[in-house]
Amino acid sequence: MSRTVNGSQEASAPVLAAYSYCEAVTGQQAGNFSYGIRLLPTAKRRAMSALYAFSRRVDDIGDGPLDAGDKHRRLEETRELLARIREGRIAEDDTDPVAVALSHAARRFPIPLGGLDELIDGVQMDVRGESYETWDDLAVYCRCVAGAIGRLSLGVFGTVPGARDAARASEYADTLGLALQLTNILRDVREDAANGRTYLPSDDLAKFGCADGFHSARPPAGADFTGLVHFEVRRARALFAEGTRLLPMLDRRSGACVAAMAGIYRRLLDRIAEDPEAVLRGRVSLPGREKVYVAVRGLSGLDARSVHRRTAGGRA
Ligand SMILES: CC(C)=CCC/C(C)=C/CC/C(C)=C/COP(=O)(O)OP(=O)(O)O
Repeated sequence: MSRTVNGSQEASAPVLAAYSYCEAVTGQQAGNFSYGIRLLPTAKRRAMSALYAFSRRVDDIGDGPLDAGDKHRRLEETRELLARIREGRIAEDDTDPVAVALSHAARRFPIPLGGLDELIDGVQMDVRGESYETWDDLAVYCRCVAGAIGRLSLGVFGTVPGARDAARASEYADTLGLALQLTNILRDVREDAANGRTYLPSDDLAKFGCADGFHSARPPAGADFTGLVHFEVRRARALFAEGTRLLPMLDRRSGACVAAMAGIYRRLLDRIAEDPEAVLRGRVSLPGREKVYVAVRGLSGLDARSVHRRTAGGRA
């Protein structure tokens, strides 16, 4: 008889193999977040990789080639798998390595797995092609697809004993997710438009003469595209400043992980602010060496508090 995954024991060979699979997925696909995840000690790194691999699967269903009906079916199947994980009904020798790894991680760390239901809700909003009139509307979507990932990750990180303001840690993790997602939306404006998607609030688009969307490498005629981008960059920076209040509550390596994720995305935001039209020409990204620099800096010199001060105080 096969045993179900038990997080309190030393990981068995099938569980270790499942984690290796998730770490490979993270290394290959998490172009930005893998730099932070690599800074964690083994157990947390494995748990974050399991979370990443599960989230990647959900995201890939939403972005993939299936028609909307099939996407909804696959997402509901994934929701059922999540329920089995939550109920401890995954065998160690299950053929799905992501389920095995996430089951183990969820037994070892207090991960609020309902956040993955929220992620599925968010991807279903995508599949339905929802658009957002106001920032408050868009924030609901961002909370599902990114705030929830912040709250799930916090379950892995934990907070240090006696951390000031720890009751708000989950709120800050959620806000940091929003900051990352809004940055992501700005970066991907052109690619999303090519796929018929606009995430930015229609109220904001109208205010800056961009209501017709972004269909070429140049801003729409008569639009204040730079004004729009700067407006959203200011919003994202305020979210980073609020969300990075989480950093002083984390242990050194968890703090370094979050500082790397936030630092890399903050720099992306700076690039976008310097040249708003770049997002219409292609995908703005940082060179690998710059991401390594941001990650190592978080781990070595700067303590979490000073990273927060720098983030809150202006450009890194
Ligand atoms: C507290 C804490 C840890 C917060 C972090 C929350 C977090 C990691 C949110 C992810 C949201 C996001 C922008 C995903 C983009 O993935 P993508 O695959 O499009 O990213 P990429 O293209 O930039 O690699």
